[in-house]
Amino acid sequence: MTDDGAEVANETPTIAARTAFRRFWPLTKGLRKPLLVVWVCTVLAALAETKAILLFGDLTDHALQKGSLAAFWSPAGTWLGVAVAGAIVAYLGNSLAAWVTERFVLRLREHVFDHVQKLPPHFFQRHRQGDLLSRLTSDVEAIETMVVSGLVGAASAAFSALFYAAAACWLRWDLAAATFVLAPLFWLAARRFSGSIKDVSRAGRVADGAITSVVAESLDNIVLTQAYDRRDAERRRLHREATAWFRASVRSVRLNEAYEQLVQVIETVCVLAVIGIGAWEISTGRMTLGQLLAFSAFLGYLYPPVRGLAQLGLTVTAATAGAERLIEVLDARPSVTDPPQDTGTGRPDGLVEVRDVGFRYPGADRPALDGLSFSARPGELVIVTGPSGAGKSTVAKLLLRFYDPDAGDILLDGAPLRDFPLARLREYVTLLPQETLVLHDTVRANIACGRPGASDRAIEAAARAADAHDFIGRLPDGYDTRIDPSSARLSGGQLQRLAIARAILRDSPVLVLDEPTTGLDASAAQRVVQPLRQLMGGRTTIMITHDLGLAPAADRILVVGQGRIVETGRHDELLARGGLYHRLYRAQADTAPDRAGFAAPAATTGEAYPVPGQETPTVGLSAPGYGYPTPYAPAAP
Ligand SMILES: Nc1ncnc2c1ncn2[C@@H]1O[C@H](COP(=O)(O)OP(=O)(O)OP(=O)(O)O)[C@@H](O)[C@H]1O
Repeated sequence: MTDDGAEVANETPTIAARTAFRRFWPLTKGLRKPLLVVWVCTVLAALAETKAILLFGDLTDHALQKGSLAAFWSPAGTWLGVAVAGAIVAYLGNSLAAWVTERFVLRLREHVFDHVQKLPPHFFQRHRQGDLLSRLTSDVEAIETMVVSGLVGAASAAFSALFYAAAACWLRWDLAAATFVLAPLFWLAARRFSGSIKDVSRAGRVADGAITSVVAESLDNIVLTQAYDRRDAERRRLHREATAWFRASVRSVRLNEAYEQLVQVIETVCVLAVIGIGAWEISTGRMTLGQLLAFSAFLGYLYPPVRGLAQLGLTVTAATAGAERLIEVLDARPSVTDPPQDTGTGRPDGLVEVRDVGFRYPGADRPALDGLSFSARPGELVIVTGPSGAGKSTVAKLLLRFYDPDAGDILLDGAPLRDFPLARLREYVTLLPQETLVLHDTVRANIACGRPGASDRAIEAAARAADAHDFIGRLPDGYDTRIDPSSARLSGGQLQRLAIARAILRDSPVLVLDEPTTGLDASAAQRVVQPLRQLMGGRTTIMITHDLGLAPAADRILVVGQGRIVETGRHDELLARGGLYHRLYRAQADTAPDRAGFAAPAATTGEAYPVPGQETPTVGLSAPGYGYPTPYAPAAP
C-alpha cells in the first residue's frame, strides 16, 4: 500500500479544454449526424418558443387590453399548435441527445478499457486500482459533459440566445441594445470563477480515486486488517482521503453557489433596467404594455441560454480535470505491440531459446536480467531457481512477452517472440502464474477459459487429468458451481488444480510455471505434483520455483542470481559440484524436513537461500506477483 496513486495523480499534466476536446472528438465518429439532428431539434424548439412569445405579446395587446374574446381564438389556436409542435420536436431532440451521449460514454469507456488491458504489469503496480476505477467511471462521464452534452448545449444555447436576442431587437432594438450592454457581466463572472472551479474539480477527482483505492485495498486486505486489528489505521486512511473529498465538494458547491447568486444579481439589474426604460417608453406612448411584456419574456428566455453558456464554460473547465486523468492513462504506452504483419507460421514444436537477454524495468536503476542464456526443447523440464529478487519471475514475463528484452533475443522455434501476434503467442505459451487467478464465474467457465468453446467432455477430461474432477463433483452444483472471491469454497490446492485443468485444456506447446507449489502445504503440494506431471508431458516446461521438490526430474536447472545464471546442470551434477545449488538444496532440506512426496523438502520463500554477495530484497507479506490485481486470494488449503 503506497501513496503512489496520489503522487501519480498530482503529477497529472494540466491541459487546456480545447486540447482535451480535440483529443476525444474523434470518438464521436458515426455520432455526428445524430448530433446534428439534435441540434436542429433544439433550434426548432427555440423557434417555437420565440413564436409563442410573440403570440403572447399579440394576445396581451389585442385580446387582453381591449377585452376582446374574438381576438383571442386565432392567436390562441396558433399558440397551441406551435406549443405541441415544439413539445414533439423537443422530445425527439432530447431522446436522441440521451442516446448519443450514452453511446459516447459507452464507446469512450470501452476505448479506455481496451487500452488499459494492453498496459504492462508495472503500470498496475504504479497506479492504485481504485484510482483507475474512478478514472474509468466518473472521469469518463465528465468527458461526455465536455464533448457531447457540452457541444450540443453550447450550440443550442448559442442559437437560442441568438433567436431571443434577434426577436428582442425586432421588437425594440434600442431597448435590446441597452440590456445587451450588461451581457459581458455574465462572461466576466464566469471567468472570475473558472480557475478555482478547475482546481477544486481536480482535487475532487483525485480524492474520489483515492477513496475508491483505500476501500478496495482495505477490502482486499480484510484478513490482514482483522488479524492485526488494523481497523483504526484503515479508518484513518479513509478519513484522510474522505476529508480531502469533503473539502473539495464543499468548496465546489460554495463556488458554484457564489457564481449562481452573482448571476442572479446581474439578471435582476438587467430586468430592472428594462422595466425602468419600458415604463418611461410606455408613459411617452412609444410602446404598448404587450410589447413590454413580450420583450421582458424574451429577456426571461434569453438569460438562461446566456447564463448556460457561461455555466457551460465552468462545466467544461471542471470536465477538463477528468480529461487530464484519462489522457494520462491513454498516453501510457503498452510495452509490447503486435508485429506489423503476421508471418502466419503454424503451431510451433516448442523449442525455446533465450539468447544473451538483458532487461531493466522502466524506471529501475539496475537490470533485472543481464546476459541470460538458456534453451529448452519440447518435452524438457527446465527449472529456474535462485534467491528472491534474482529475476526468476522476470524470465516468465519475458517468455509471455509482457515486455521485450532490452538486449538479446528470445526465440520460439527459431522465430523471435516479437514476430508472433500477441494473441497467438499466448496461445502457444501458457503461463500458470504464482497467484491462482479465478474468474467470477462457474467452475466450468473457469476451466473453459483455457480454450473458449471447449466441449463439456473436453472440460471434464481436463479436470480429471488435473485431479480436480472428484472435488468438483462434491461441490453443490458440480461444474456449474459459481466461484467468487467471497465464497472461500475452494482451497489453494484445489484452485491450483483448477488452474492446471485450464492449462491442460489450453494444450499449448510451451508451459511457464511460476511457483506452482508456493503457498500450498505439504499435502496440497503433493496432490498437485501428479497433475503437474500430467500437464508437462510432451511440452516444453520452464518452471520458476524455490521449491526444489521436482528438481531431480528436471532436464536442466538454472540457478539465477542478480539477473545472471550462476550455475547450470542436472540436479545430481549440481549437487556433486558442491556450489550454490548444493547450499540452496541443503538449506531447503534443513528448513522443511518433512515434505512428503518430493525428492527433497521444500521451503517456499527465497529468504532461506543464503547467496553470498546477494542483497536480499525486503519481501512483503504476500509473495511478489505480476502486479495484476488478484481477484481471488486463495483460501488456506
Ligand atoms: N515492475 C518492476 N519495476 C521495477 N523493478 C522490478 C519490477 N518488478 C520486479 N522488479 C525488480 O526486478 C528484480 C527481479 O524481480 P523478479 O520478480 O524477477 O525476482 P524473482 O527472482 O522472481 O523474485 P521472487 O522469488 O521473490 O519472486 C528485483 O530486483 C525486483 O525488485
